[in-house]
Amino acid sequence: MEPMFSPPLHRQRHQFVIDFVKRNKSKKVVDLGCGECSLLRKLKFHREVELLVGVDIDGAKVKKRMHDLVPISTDYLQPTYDQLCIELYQGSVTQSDSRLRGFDLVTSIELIEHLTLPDVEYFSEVVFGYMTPVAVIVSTPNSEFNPLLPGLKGFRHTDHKFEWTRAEFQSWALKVSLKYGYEVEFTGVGEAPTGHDERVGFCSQIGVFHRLMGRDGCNILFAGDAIDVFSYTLLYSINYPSLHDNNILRRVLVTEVLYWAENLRRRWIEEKTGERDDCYTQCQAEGGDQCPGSSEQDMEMQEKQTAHGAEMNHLMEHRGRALLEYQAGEGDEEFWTKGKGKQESSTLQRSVSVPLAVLWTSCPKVGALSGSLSNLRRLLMDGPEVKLSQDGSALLVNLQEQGTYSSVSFKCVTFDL
Ligand SMILES: C[S@@+](CC[C@H](N)C(=O)[O-])C[C@H]1O[C@@H](n2cnc3c(N)ncnc32)[C@H](O)[C@@H]1O
Ligand SMILES: [Mg+2]
Repeated sequence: MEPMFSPPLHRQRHQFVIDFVKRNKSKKVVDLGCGECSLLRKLKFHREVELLVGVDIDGAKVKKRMHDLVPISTDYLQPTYDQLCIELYQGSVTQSDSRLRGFDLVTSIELIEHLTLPDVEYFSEVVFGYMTPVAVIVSTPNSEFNPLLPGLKGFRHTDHKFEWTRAEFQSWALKVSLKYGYEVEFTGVGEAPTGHDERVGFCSQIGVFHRLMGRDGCNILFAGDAIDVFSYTLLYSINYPSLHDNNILRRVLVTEVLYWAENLRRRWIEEKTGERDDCYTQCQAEGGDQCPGSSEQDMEMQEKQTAHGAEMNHLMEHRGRALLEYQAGEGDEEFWTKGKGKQESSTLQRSVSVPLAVLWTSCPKVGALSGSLSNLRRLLMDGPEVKLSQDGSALLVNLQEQGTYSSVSFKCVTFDL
């Protein structure tokens, strides 16, 4: 038999919620009667959502698929500034729990018909009277559509306690709205197939409730109500990696900086062995046009200096000085730093000194992640992964293969990252 709805009805119901979340930019969403978390799995991909909570009376059902909600490897490898926390609870919608207050959206998809009528009253009190979200979406079967469902006798599911006509659903919804300060619009998903009586309405009827006080009413409602009630059992909680977390920001920044550092080290070695790499400029001349401050890259850098303010100017001047000092020095070693390790007495620990200002202006990702040069310095100083010069203005990139290139002579190198 051909499926009656395409896409299937459960998908249409979930899509209805997703469209609402996108339109209203709901940040905190709780799905009541979340079952095996299929709606939550879809909602987690919507960047507007920051807190996603699922509640179901059947803990085993929730646990069955809850691990599908864990972050995937790209969430760790390429974290963004988006934030997402997911929490799953075992509990009944007839009981209140203070962790579920202050939400933008509460969804109850095909849940209420599984409650007895007295429990529907508790549900109304908990959701509209206690949780007081900005919006509520309730879906439930429309019994007027049932004659169109082939072979159906009685209710659509053996666990259903009732199935309402549109008038019954609307009567409950209007009563609740009036009592708790909401307005409601009625719609649905699953239209009658062509050739059938369309007057029966949608297969799943939906009420969309909006709190009359809007978003700002929330805090007023909470004032003076300080008693915390924890009646649900937390089954699962996960914080997705986000660049708002300083540790994660540092990790990504350091990875990026190390990547560039390795590039530089490689290029330096290529340069020394005579393999020209056009990605950076080697200046052979002593003074003259080719020296720092006059190449195209340096002119571009100077333009950037203006844009990045006084601190940048200071560091760029510093960089200029470092390069000029090198020019005036006796050889390549001037541009390298002496190590403090075991080898100090016999050899030089050779490093390339890369001014952080160069990294910051030339690597867009490093610039974007750190925000400012002083932030970049602070973040890099916070951990042992990278080595900075004594004054913290430059990254020291170790040239492991010491002494190999001593016969190559050049005066200064400007890195173009
Ligand atoms: C028909 S399923 C709907 C699942 C899901 N909302 C969906 O759209 O696919 C109804 C769910 O409500 C849950 N449920 C029934 N009574 C409940 C109660 N008092 N509190 C919380 N969840 C309840 C059931 O365990 C079941 O997972
Ligand atoms: Mg049902």
